[in-house]
Amino acid sequence: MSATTSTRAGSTATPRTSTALDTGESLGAFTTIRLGMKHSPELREGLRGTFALAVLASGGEVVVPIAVQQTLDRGLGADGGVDLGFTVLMGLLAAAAIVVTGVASYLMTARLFRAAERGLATLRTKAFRHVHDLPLLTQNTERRGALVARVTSDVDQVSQFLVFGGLLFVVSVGQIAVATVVMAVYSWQLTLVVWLAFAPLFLSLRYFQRKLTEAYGVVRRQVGAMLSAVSEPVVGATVVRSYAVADRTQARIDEAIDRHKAASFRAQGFTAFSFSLGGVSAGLANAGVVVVGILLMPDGWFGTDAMTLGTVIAFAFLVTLFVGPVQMGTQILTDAQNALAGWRRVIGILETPADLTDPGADGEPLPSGPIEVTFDHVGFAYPGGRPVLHDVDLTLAPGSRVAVVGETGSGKSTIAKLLTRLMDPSEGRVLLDGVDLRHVSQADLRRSVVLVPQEGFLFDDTLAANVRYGRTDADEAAIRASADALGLGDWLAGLPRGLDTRVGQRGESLSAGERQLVALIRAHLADPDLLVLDEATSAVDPALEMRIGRALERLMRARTSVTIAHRLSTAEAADEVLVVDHGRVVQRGPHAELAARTGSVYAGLHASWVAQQGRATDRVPSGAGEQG
Ligand SMILES: Nc1ncnc2c1ncn2[C@@H]1O[C@H](COP(=O)(O)OP(=O)(O)OP(=O)(O)O)[C@@H](O)[C@H]1O
Repeated sequence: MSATTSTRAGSTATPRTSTALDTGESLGAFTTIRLGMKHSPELREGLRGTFALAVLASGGEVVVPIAVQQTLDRGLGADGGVDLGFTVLMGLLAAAAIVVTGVASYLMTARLFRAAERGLATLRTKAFRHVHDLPLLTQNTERRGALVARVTSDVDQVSQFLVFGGLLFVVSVGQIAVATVVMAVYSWQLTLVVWLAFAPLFLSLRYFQRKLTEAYGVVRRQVGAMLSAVSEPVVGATVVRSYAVADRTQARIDEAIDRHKAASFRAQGFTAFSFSLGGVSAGLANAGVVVVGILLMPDGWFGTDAMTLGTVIAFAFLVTLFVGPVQMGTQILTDAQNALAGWRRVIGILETPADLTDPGADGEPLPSGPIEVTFDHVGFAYPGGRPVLHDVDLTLAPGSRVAVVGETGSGKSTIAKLLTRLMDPSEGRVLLDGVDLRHVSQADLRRSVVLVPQEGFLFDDTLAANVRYGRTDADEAAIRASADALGLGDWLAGLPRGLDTRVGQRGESLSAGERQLVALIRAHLADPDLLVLDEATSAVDPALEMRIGRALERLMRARTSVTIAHRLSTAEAADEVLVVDHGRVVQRGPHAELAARTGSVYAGLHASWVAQQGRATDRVPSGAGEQG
């Protein structure tokens, strides 16, 4: 989340309490395909034309064996000697059929490829966007690597299937039907032999499909887990090195890779078995056709006049026309399970509702200027957890500078998240100028309320680009004006490349203090009416500290500001201090007044700070361990 974005929430949503991302695993195959088509309408475009080409391609294939049979029986073996004209005609017909089949197959594949890639690009884009609209808590609970896997590797699986699978499966079924009909016209007995040879495969398909669905569901999950295991130590490389835990980290990665390998082996085992069964069936069918065909010829055991050499040879060709699509179909069904498992997971993202409703254009407008903030009997519990805020009921005057203090885990950040509508309260309401936050459009809220977190996230780009997250249309002059207004113009000018300075990944080319300065310019550029600040705790050198202090001072001018304070100097400078203890606001008032109340929570915090002052900087102790 960027340092100065206020909130993001989805546009359509129903309230929910779960934080888990929909895995989509409960979706049946047809529901998955229906939802997939809904989310990628491009997949349906031109489907009829593609299907017509597929019919043409498979129809053309049947022509060749028929031409061979006709040539053998009525051309080369004609009653009055070789009928050259007929033989040539059949040859030309077969050649034309081969050309038509080739062209139609090429066009069909090209169209399928384009439609699939277009459809999946849309799916990827939608999934990426929706990730941003997901509830904050859901984003936090889902491992980042797994989330990335869903929009990359899972979509790739779908892509491969759609290009080579989807329609080809329908075509294969069509080819099987056509081959069966043509075979039956030649000889119902041999057709029966072929179907009997494939009966075990057909009968076991459902069983294999069930097993494959399960197995590939596990494979896709393990791909996500593996990416998480790899990406986490890359992001946390500094910690891994400084604590020399590379071996332990590697062990975790190895374990994830092993689990993925085991899951893939299991899935591949089923695939290999069904594929070999297909091979055995094909062998049986071919042998059966030749043996039974010969037995059915006029001088065979079950001699019939209808069975000619041409028919047996044509039948052998027709069997390959039957076997080909059956093996293709079996292969596609196998791949389909892998692809469907991936598709389900991507759809799972899209079907996870964003939990914060955005009233959009119907939202109540917020007047501009310093905002009055009201917590109306607010209570909050994280999903599945105990309540962490209880009956917070207070009003903060417009334009006031408020510091929120309290021990670690007391609920300060939760208050900030509710104030910026990163989450909605479980009980009560949060109001800005009397308007319930739930009734304010996201666009309006983003304009009026800005959160500056402790560690403002910087993107690997120039300083100017990072600052523009505050206001996307800001030109350089506006950025410089903001820096000047905060007294940071000379700092900016002192940077070797000024606004074009590249900040590195996560802003690592800047010092912690400099990153804070960037976050402040960003916030100033956004020009909010309510500023919510989570004060940084990291120590910076005294000169920079003073700079930050002065910039903050200017940033807060003429706005309502709520600061989660970790320094006593911040509390001292505030108009009002809110003391949070175990999820309740137990004291409020100016610093001097609160500090004078002996025995109070605030007096305790103050005393421990004073005790520490000799040893450290002016920090409010935010944890029990820090208290004297
Ligand atoms: N995402 C979360 N899921 C579940 N519980 C949470 C979550 N975030 C915070 N909590 C719990 O809510 C309580 C209040 O946390 P909060 O972050 O508001 O405290 P805080 O006063 O800001 O602490 P700190 O000074 O350490 O930042 C804590 O008990 C914490 O464990």
